[in-house]
Amino acid sequence: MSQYLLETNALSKKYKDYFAVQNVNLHIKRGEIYGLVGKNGAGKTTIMRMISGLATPTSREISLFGEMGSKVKTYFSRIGVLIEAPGLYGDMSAADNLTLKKIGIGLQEKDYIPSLLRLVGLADVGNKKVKNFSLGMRQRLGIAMALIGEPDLLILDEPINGLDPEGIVEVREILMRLAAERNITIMISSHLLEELSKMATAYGFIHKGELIKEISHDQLMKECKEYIEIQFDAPRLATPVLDQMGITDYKVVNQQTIQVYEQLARNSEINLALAKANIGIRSMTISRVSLEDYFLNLTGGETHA
Ligand SMILES: Nc1ncnc2c1ncn2[C@@H]1O[C@H](COP(=O)(O)OP(=O)(O)OP(=O)(O)O)[C@@H](O)[C@H]1O
Repeated sequence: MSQYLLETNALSKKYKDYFAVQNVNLHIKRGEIYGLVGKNGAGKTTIMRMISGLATPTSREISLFGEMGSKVKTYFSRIGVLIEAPGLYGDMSAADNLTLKKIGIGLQEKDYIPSLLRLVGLADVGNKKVKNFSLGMRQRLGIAMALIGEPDLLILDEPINGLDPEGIVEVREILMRLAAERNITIMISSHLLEELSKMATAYGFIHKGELIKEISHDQLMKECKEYIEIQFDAPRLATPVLDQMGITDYKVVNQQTIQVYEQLARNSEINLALAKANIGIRSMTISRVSLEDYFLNLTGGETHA
């Protein structure tokens, strides 16, 4: 059996002569919270719609739950989807919206709706009409709607977009609980990498319809680690000094700057060794690659898809 719950091979979607998604190869393991990261228009929604069976790929190979080809369709029922605005009836309560969907898919269990409402923090809303809900409440109800039928894979398109910090924390806690306690695999899109990084276990970076990088959370954190930045008049003279100290993981960034990525605790020693070699230092600071900078670097500095 494949180690991946969801895999795509050369997934593409063409609109007229334009590829909204091109040759995307995603690999999502069971139990992961997979962040699909990209600016507006990058192609995230289109990818999610194709995986959920809501849009037809121009070309594709999607493997779901280890199955490929025509069998994949039978697995769409194991996916819970929240893409764009959840289809909610504003004049009805949260419980009635959920009940309607539950009946629609033929579920019988009692107590199902109250436990879902508890799960998403809406146990106390009573008969309040959904049209009077805050955006955060609607999103949480949207997640509860997507959970009806007990899916193994939850696909959520920008569920934290537009939420206030408290709303973001609430959604994050629900999703982390779902992954940890129910082993639900979650694919979540966002352009807010910093926020995603508080819950995701892996990421796919989408830019102009292409997957430009897939990376685990641990690896991302390693790549965004701290480094020493040293500003000199002549950094080339400094590299033999670093080499002599056994420091090899560094980069000459430009005419004035070297970044050292290892042995940060030896910063004063580095300072001393450079001074002894008569190399003038303008400044020496410890910095960290921000997630935003990491993302910008990947996309070549473009802030838009
Ligand atoms: N039905 C369609 N017909 C033509 N072009 C489309 C259609 N749907 C999406 N696109 C285009 O495909 C590209 C990717 O759109 P998509 O909605 O997937 O991006 P996104 O990353 O989800 O962005 P956003 O966060 O803004 O929704 C965009 O340029 C969009 O204009």
